[in-house]
Amino acid sequence: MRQFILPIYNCSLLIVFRLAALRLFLTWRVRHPNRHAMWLWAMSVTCELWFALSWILDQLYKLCLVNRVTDLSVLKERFESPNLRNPKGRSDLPGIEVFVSIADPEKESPLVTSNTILSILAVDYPVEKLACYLSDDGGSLLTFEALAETASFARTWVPFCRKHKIEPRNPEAYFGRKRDLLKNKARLDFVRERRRVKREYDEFKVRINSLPESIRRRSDAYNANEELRAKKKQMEIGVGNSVADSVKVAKATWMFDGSLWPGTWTSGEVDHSRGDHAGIIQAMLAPPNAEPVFGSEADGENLIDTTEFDIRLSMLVYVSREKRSGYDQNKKAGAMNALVRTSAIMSNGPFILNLDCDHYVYNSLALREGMCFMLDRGCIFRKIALYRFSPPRTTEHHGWFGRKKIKLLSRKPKSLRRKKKEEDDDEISLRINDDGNDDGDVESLLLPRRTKLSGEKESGWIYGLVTEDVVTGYRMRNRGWRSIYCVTKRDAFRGTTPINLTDRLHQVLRWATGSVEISFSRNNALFASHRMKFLQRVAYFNAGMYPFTSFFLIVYCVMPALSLFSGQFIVASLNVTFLIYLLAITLTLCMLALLEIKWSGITLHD
Ligand SMILES: O=c1ccn([C@@H]2O[C@H](COP(=O)(O)OP(=O)(O)O[C@H]3O[C@H](CO)[C@@H](O)[C@H](O)[C@H]3O)[C@@H](O)[C@H]2O)c(=O)[nH]1
Ligand SMILES: [Mn+2]
Repeated sequence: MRQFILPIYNCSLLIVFRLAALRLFLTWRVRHPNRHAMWLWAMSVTCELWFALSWILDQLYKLCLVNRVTDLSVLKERFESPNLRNPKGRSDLPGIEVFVSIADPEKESPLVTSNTILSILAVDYPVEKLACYLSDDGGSLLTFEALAETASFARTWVPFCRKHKIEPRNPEAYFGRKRDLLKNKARLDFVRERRRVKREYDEFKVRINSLPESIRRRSDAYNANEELRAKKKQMEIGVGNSVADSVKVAKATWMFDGSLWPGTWTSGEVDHSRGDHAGIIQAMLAPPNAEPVFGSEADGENLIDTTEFDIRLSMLVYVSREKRSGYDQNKKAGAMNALVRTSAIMSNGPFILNLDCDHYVYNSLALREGMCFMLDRGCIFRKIALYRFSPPRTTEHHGWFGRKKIKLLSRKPKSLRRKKKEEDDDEISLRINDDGNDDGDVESLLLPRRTKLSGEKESGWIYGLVTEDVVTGYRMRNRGWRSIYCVTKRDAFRGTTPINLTDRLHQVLRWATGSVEISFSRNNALFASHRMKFLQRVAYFNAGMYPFTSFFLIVYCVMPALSLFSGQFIVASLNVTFLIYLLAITLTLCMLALLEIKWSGITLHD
């Protein structure tokens, strides 16, 4: 893993220049009050000082950027090539569990979720080391049956991806691409097999889209049947009594095999409503064999020839946690913690990757890239992360900038002391955050399994705050876990975000609420532990403070109107120095924005 500083000197230079200009501007503003309208002057200067502060908080961490590059061949060599200890060259990579959450199949379409699941199952990682869990907070039969359909389509889709190495492995995104599909394709059978798989995918789509209707029809038929039976029974008991019309049968939701669905029913009966139903766990795909299983030639059942390709699929599990009215469900955090406990029994992998149902894997090598950081320095060491909460360390950093180092040898329990060397590694937690085609909504967390077994309070996702992901990440870092921002050449993940105004405003409001909650709680970065680095604190402080800027913005925007009515202005007279400073800070801001756009690699086309 090589590290180098990004060539963004231009950017830094400009930041420093703007900092100087800003200083001049503000000193001038403070020194030259408008004596005719002190109130206006004081208001505007306060706002300007706040804007300056928030801008500085926004820039500070950009002065110290690190870019990291991974080398997947080294990972392969170290963990997947035959050696004395591992003559067969079986993969020694650690297990990863992928958690996907869905809450409402009406808002979050089952087709999108299916595509997400397919992109996960087709990821380039040892099949037996990957397990995928879908948490359904809606407890809906629609999601359940869509997942069953997905598992069956995966038998065609995943071998196709493996054989032809296609990207991205989300069928909707793949078939929707307009680029040359034959680029880099060497196999002769590609076009034929692609056509077949495409047709199969279209049929799959139709099946998924018709599920709501077929579930409704099926349930209606079963319910009518039940009603008839109940009527008959009543007739037999009370002969001659014509109360048959009053027989009431609950409008149940029925599964494919004619049994009652334990989750929520459309009628919302007691024990079958959204916040009140039994827990459901169903393995849709069983855990695979340890050895590769090769497929067969193409025939009526088999769409593509897989004689030389592994056709195993990773484990896929549907989970809908039990819910009872009167208990706080804790939204996504609760769902994730239920998955942590479920997966601990079913696959117990040491790493977790969390995606929302509308995020998907865009780069099939993303998990391997992540592992490069997790397993760096030849050290697979996560058992400690499993049973203890704080990361193992040999040194503690103190002081505002974390420069003071203090050796910590005597603090460890005896049994661990022998492993001191391995414990040097504290790079266990990783956050992959990759903005695909949206503006930063895709946030995925690859984190070491934290355990309920350890008996510690507050393990798992943190409850009680709206933006549980931010708090959970903060708490981990606060305990000293280090994180790495992993940017892959090809976006690791992509996703969708609401684009209609109301949904988007709701989302932004929710995030802002979460930030305010954080800044008024003990999670405020001002109270961070000494294990948090200085710039990290600044970044978290900034994340908590940004919603307050809106207040100052409103005040500042109302000011021209105030000037108009009162005939006063924020400065006594339009002085040349003032205008020059103003011009300088405005121009540098625009130039910085341009530089950042260029640096982020977004083109006008995007
Ligand atoms: O009771 C619930 C509510 C939501 N979710 C799931 O949580 C995820 C995120 O919820 P959503 O309402 O879509 O929020 P977004 O603003 O789109 O999500 C961003 O912001 C959230 C925090 O506010 C984070 O949890 C997400 O990871 C992050 O992508 C979705 O997959 C939901 O299905 C549940 O599982 N149970
Ligand atoms: Mn979402």
